Amino acid sequence: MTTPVLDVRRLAFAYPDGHQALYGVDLHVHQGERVALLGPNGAGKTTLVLHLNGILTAGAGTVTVSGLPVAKANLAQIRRRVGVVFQDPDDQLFLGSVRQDVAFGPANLGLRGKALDRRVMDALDKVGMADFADRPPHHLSFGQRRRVAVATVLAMEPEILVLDEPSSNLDPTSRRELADILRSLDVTVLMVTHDLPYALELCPRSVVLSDGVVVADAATFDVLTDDALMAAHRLELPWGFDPRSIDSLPG
Ligand SMILES: Nc1ncnc2c1ncn2[C@@H]1O[C@H](COP(=O)(O)OP(=O)(O)OP(=O)(O)O)[C@@H](O)[C@H]1O
Repeated sequence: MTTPVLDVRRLAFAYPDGHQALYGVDLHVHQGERVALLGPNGAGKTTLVLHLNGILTAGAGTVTVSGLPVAKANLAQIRRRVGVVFQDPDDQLFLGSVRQDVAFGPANLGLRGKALDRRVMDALDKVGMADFADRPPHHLSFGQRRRVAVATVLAMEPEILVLDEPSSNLDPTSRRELADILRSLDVTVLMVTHDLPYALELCPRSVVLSDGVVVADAATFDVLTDDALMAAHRLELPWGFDPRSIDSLPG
């Protein structure tokens, strides 16, 4: 098999106060996969994500991205390869216009002029926000800001797109539109979510983290229909939602 885009091996991590958040986590994601990372509050999902682009450094174990270890010496390259979209878009939007925010990353890589403009407009097109390029981000709705935050990351042409709770605080239409956008992207995706129908709709595979340990790694449908697993790890489907009633699942 090919080298995974993301290869996490025996990753363990304790916060400085001694709280052990991850105990020997293994996670392998191959090119083109869309994988949901599920688990109850406090499971360690964010802690794991913060290791993927080197915001946190592994206590033990390794994280590699397309063969390159996440380590201080490689951080610039790692951050080009791993694009993280945080839950709050305002963590990623801080300039005067949408265009400037999306240009910020690629301009730091040295892109200028027409190549930079093209990169920015391509990324905005992908998220359906090209018409908003000259608007100040703080004049946009939350859902629009989330799309622009995705564009800021896509503009870096990452090898893996990591999304933390992408559907949170979106109205049903924006939630569906973002799902359509994510499905249309030709990029490997790891998505942290509590929105289990969203995971089912978008990700053929799910990994369940609970108390810092991977307790399941299987087809999303199989995870969501495993009542014992779901109950043991405080995962609950919305009332009335039955995965078996969905006609077509992502392949
Ligand atoms: N800075 C910190 N210092 C000490 N412990 C922390 C810190 N941040 C998180 N933790 C603890 O680490 C564990 C994992 O937290 P983490 O935020 O990774 O969980 P999560 O799965 O992302 O949860 P949620 O679904 O609520 O976002 C929790 O027990 C949490 O209390």
